[in-house]
Amino acid sequence: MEEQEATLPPKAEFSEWYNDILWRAEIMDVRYPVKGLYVWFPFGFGIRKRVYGVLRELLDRDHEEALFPLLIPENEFMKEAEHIKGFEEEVYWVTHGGTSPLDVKLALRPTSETAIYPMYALWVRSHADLPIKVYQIVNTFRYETKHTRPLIRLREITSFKEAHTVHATWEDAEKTVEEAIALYREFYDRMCIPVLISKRPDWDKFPGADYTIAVDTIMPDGRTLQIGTVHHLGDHFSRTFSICYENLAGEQQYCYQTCYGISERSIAALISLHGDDRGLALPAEVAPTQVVIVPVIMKKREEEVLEAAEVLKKELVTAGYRVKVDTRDLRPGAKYYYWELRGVPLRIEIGPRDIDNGVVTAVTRFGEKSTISREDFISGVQMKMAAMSEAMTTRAVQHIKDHLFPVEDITGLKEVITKGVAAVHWCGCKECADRIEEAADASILGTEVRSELIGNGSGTCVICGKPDSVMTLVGRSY
Ligand SMILES: Nc1ncnc2c1ncn2[C@@H]1O[C@H](COS(=O)(=O)NC(=O)[C@@H](N)CS)[C@@H](O)[C@H]1O
Repeated sequence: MEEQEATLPPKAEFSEWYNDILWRAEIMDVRYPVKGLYVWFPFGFGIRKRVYGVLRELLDRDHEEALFPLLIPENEFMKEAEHIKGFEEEVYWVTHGGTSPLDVKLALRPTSETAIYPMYALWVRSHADLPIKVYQIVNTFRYETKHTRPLIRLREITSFKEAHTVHATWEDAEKTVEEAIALYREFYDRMCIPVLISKRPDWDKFPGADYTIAVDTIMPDGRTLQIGTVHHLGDHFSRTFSICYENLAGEQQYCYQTCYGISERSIAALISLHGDDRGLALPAEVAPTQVVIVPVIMKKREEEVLEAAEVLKKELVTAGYRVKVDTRDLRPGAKYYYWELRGVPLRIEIGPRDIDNGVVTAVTRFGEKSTISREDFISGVQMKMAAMSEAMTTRAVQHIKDHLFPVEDITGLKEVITKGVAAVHWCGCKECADRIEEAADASILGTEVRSELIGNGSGTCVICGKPDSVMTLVGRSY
C-alpha cells in the first residue's frame, strides 16, 4: 500500500470518515470493477476471521456447521410464493455453461432456504431426526438497487452466516428464536456493540416468515443498521418443501422452522461504533494485533532496549497475546499513529529509563498513559485490556442513549428524527403507521422493543391518540 496520507476526516463527517478508514486501515479495497463487490485486504480479513471466530464459538455450542451449494435450480427457487416475491428483483441468474445455454437456469443464492430445504426434506424422516440446527457461513448475492456501500449494502455478501433449524412444533421453533436472540446479544456484547432488539412490522418481515425479530444498532450519524435478524418461519416452507415426519399417531406432520442471519454488517458496526478521529478502536478479542511494543531507541543503549523489547514480546506471546515490536526506522509519533489507526488496544513503550526503574509505559488506544511494574507486567496488561473493553462498551452505550429520543407527538418526532431513533407509541394500525412514516420521512423499525434503554410502557398513539398503544421505534436506516 502506498504511504497513508496525514489524517482521517473527522468522524463527525461519518460517510467520508467511514470510506477513508476502510482504505487507510487496509480493510477493504473498493476498486474491484463490479458494483457492490469489494476486496478484503489481509488486515481487514484478519478482523473478519476473529469476529467470525467468536460467532462460530457461540454457534458451535449447539449447532452444526455445514455447506450447501451456491447455485439453486429455478424450479426449487420458484416454489415458495412469498419468498419469490421478496427476492425476484434481487436474484442473479446463471443461464449458460460455457457457450451452451442451461436447460434449467440457476439462481445465485440470495439466501439459502431454497437450496437447503429440499435437502432437509430428505434428511427428516421421523421425529427422531429433529431438531436440526445447522448453519453455514458463505457468500450470497443480492442485486441491490439501493446505494451499495462496503460492508453495509453489498451485492456479494461475502460473510453471510445463515442458520436454518427444523422442529417438531411451533413452540419448539419459538424457543429457538429466543435462543438465537440470546446468542446474538452475547455475540454483540463480545463486540462491545449495544443493540436494540424489536419485532419488525408485518409488512417488513422476512418473505415467508411468521414474524421477524431484528437486531439494530445506531450508527454515528444517527441512522440505524440492521445487524442481524431472526425469523420464525412457521410451517410455510415445510409445506412448500414437504419437510415432514410421521408423528406418534402415524400421520405426516409438517415441521416448524426458523432461520437467522448475520453478515459483515457486524464488522461495519464494529468499525463505526468504536472508531474515532485517529482510526479504528478494536475490542482486544478481535484485534489482529493486541499489543504493539515500541522501543524508545537511545543510541548508547539501543541493543539493550531492543533486547528488553523482545523479552516483553516473548512473555506476552506466552500469555496468548498477538504482539508486534515496531523497530522500523520511523519517528515514535509516526509509529503511534500507524498502530492507533489500526485499532491496536495497547501500546507498550520501553526505554533505558524504564529499564532502570523496572517499569514499562503502557498507553491505551484511548490515550490513557500509565506505568506497569516489570514483575506485574502480564497481569497489568490483562487489566488494561479488560478496562479497554469496558470503556468501549460504556462509550457505545452512551452513544445509543444520546441517539434515542422518546417523543409524545408528531412535532417532537420531526425534531428528533434527523438526530437518531425516536420512540413513540403506535396503535398498530397501518394507516397510523403510514402517517408516522410520512411525517417523519423515516420507517417504523419495530415494536416489543427489548432494551433496558427504552421503557416498554403503553401510551396514546402519536397519530390517533388511541390508548394502550405500544412502544415503537422509528428511524432512518442504512
Ligand atoms: N445487501 C446486504 N449487504 C450486507 N448485509 C446484508 C444485506 N442484506 C441483508 N444483510 C444482512 O443479512 C441479514 C440476514 O438477511 S435477511 O434477509 O434479513 N435474512 C435472511 O436472509 C434469512 N435467510 C436469515 S439468514 C440481515 O439482517 C442484514 O444484517
